Amino acid sequence: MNAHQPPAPDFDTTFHFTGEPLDDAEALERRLRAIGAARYHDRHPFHHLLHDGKLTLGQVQAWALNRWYYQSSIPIKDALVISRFRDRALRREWRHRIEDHDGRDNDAGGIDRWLLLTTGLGLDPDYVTSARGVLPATRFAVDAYVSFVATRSPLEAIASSLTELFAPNIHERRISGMLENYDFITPEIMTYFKTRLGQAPRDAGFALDYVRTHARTPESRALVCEALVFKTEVLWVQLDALYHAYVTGHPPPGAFVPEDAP
Ligand SMILES: O=C(O)c1cc(C(=O)O)c2c(n1)C(=O)C(=O)c1cc(C(=O)O)[nH]c1-2
Repeated sequence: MNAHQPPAPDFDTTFHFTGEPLDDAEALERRLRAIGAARYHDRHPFHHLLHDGKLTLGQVQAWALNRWYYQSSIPIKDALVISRFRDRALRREWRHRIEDHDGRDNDAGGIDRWLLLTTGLGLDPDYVTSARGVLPATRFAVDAYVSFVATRSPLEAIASSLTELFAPNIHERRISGMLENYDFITPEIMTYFKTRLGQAPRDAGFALDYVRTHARTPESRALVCEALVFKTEVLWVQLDALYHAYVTGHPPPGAFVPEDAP
């Protein structure tokens, strides 16, 4: 066992979803989809406020600023995923994810598109990329995701990306809801999400096929489910922290304070 690996929980946190044994790939996929339906961050109250136009500009800035830390960590996470595989074909397949975010010759990449969003919202790009104003909980959660893929099995590393199965729906909802409900949102600054609508299904489809094929026992299928649960928690706690800091109104010391804060 890797020295950095936390002890496994002594209960199956996903079993209660269906109670169905994880005997084959079909049962695994059913369980994964049940986990997404119950735990994905589209259900979080902060997202409901965001998409329904209930936040101030400052609260939307806080969301985008914190999400930058997630976005900018994804290529680091994916470089670690690649480093877990001796299989060249897997590495070839996975590496476009890094370029999707970092960019390639003729494409600025997702991180630049995210900065288009934060700049369009009025944030200074130097402040955003310094990550100085990011909430401690954002940092802890995102860093835990990066550490998870480095220290768990390669199968679990791939499985932890499976939240992307559920991302296109929330991206659609976000694009239409935010454009409709905020006068400071323009189609141009939402380009990041439009691009992801094409990228996420391909990535999620590959990861789903991978776990369906390579998790060959009920025990390894359970580990795949646990990895997805872990990842839903990584996403959820970031929104809990945003809610506490910027909706309830208790930003921790050093965190971003919007100009329109009461
Ligand atoms: O806006 C969202 O709700 C959302 C969620 C997720 C996700 O489910 O992890 C990702 C993204 N966006 C995203 O843009 C993205 O590039 C991405 C990469 C990954 C991953 O785990 O490798 N998740 C996500």
